[in-house]
Amino acid sequence: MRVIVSGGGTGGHIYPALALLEQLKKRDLLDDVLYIGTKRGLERRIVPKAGIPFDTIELQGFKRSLSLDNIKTVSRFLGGLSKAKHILKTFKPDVVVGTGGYVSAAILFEAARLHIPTVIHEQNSVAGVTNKFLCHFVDKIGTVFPEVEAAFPAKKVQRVGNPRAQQVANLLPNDRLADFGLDPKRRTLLIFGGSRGAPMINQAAVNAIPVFGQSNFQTLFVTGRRHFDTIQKQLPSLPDNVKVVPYVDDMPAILPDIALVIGRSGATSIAELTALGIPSVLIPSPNVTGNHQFINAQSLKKAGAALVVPEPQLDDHFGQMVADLMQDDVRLLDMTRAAKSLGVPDASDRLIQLMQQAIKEH
Ligand SMILES: CC(=O)N[C@H]1[C@@H](OP(=O)(O)OP(=O)(O)OC[C@H]2O[C@@H](n3ccc(=O)[nH]c3=O)[C@H](O)[C@@H]2O)O[C@H](CO)[C@@H](O)[C@@H]1O
Repeated sequence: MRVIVSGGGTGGHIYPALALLEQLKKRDLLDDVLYIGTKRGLERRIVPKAGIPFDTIELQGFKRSLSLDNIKTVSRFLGGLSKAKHILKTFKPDVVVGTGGYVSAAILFEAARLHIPTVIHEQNSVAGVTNKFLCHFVDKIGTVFPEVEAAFPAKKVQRVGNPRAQQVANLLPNDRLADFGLDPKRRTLLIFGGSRGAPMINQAAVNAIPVFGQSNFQTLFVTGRRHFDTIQKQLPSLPDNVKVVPYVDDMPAILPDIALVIGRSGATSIAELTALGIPSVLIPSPNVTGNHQFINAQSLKKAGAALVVPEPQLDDHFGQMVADLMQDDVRLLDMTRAAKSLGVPDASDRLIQLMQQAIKEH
C-alpha cells in the first residue's frame, strides 16, 4: 500500500510511526511511503536518518490560554492545508496515518476532506489536543489505554497497543553497551527523561551519581541533547562505572541489556518497558495534557512493574533507594514478570489490520 504517516514534535510520536513502517516493510505491504513533519520537531533529524522520505508542513500548536499566537496558529493551519492538498494529490496515498502531535493536523484533516482513508493512533491515557480535533474526521482510531476511549467516537476505536512494543518485543541481550564504554555482561541502570531529557530527572541523577559510582552495577545516564553541556559542567569527573551521553540513537539496541530504567512515563517509553519486561522507577512529567504521564504510570504501578516517584518526592534518599533496588534480585524479577504481562507484542500488526479495515470500508 501507499502510505503517508505524520506525527512528531517529540520522540514519543515519531518512534511508533517508524516502528509501524518497519513492520509494513517486513510484511512486504509497503509500496511507497512519505513522512510529514515540521522543520522544528525531532522528526526532522530522526526520520531522514531512518531512510524514510520526509517532507514538511509548517504548523504550530495551540496555546492553552487565549492568545494572539492562536490566531497565528489558525492562519498557519490554513496555509498548511493547501500544502497538504498538494502532497496528497501528488503522492496519492491509499491511507494516511497520524501518530499525534500538531504536525499531523493538516495532512490528516485534508486527507479526510478528500475522502482518503485515515487512521490516527493515540499512545496516551488522555487524548492529545490534535487527536481530539481529528477524531471527528478520521475513519479509525487505534488506542493503547482503555481510559482514553471515552474521548473518541466509540465505533471508530480499536485497542491496538503501541507499535514500538512489537519492534522491541523479541530483541535479545547483545553487546551494544560496549559502544558506550560499558561492560555488556554487567548489570546496568539506564536513566533518561523521555526523548528530550528532563531537568528534574537529570538533577536527581547528578545527586545520585556518588552512590551509583560506589556500587557494583554500571549506569548509563542520557541527559537529552539540549541539557548535555549543563550536566557535563556539573560533572567534571565521573566514576568508571558511570557514563553520560546526550542521546541514544538506537534505544532498542541497548534496552534488552538494561536491568532497571529511571525515567519519565511517556507512552512510548512505557510500551518499550512492558514489551521487554524492564523494571522501572517512573517520575511522571507534571507538565502534560490531563496529567497523562501520571495516569500512564499508574497501570505499571498497579501491576507491580514500576515504582512511581512524583517530582516533589525526589529527595536525598532517592539514589540509595535505586541502588538498593538494583541489588534486589527477587524484587527485580517480580517487576520484570509484571512489566512483561502488560506488553502488547503484536501492536503493529493490529494497527496494520486497522489500516486495512479503513481502506476496505471506505
Ligand atoms: C513532555 C511530553 O510532552 N512528553 C510526551 C512525549 O514524550 P516523549 O517524546 O519523551 O515520549 P516517550 O517517553 O513516550 O518516548 C520516548 C522515545 O524516545 C526514545 N529515546 C529516548 C531517549 C534517547 O536518548 N533515545 C531514544 O530513542 C525512547 O526509547 C522512546 O521510544 O510523547 C509521549 C507519547 O505521546 C507522551 O506520552 C509524553 O507525555
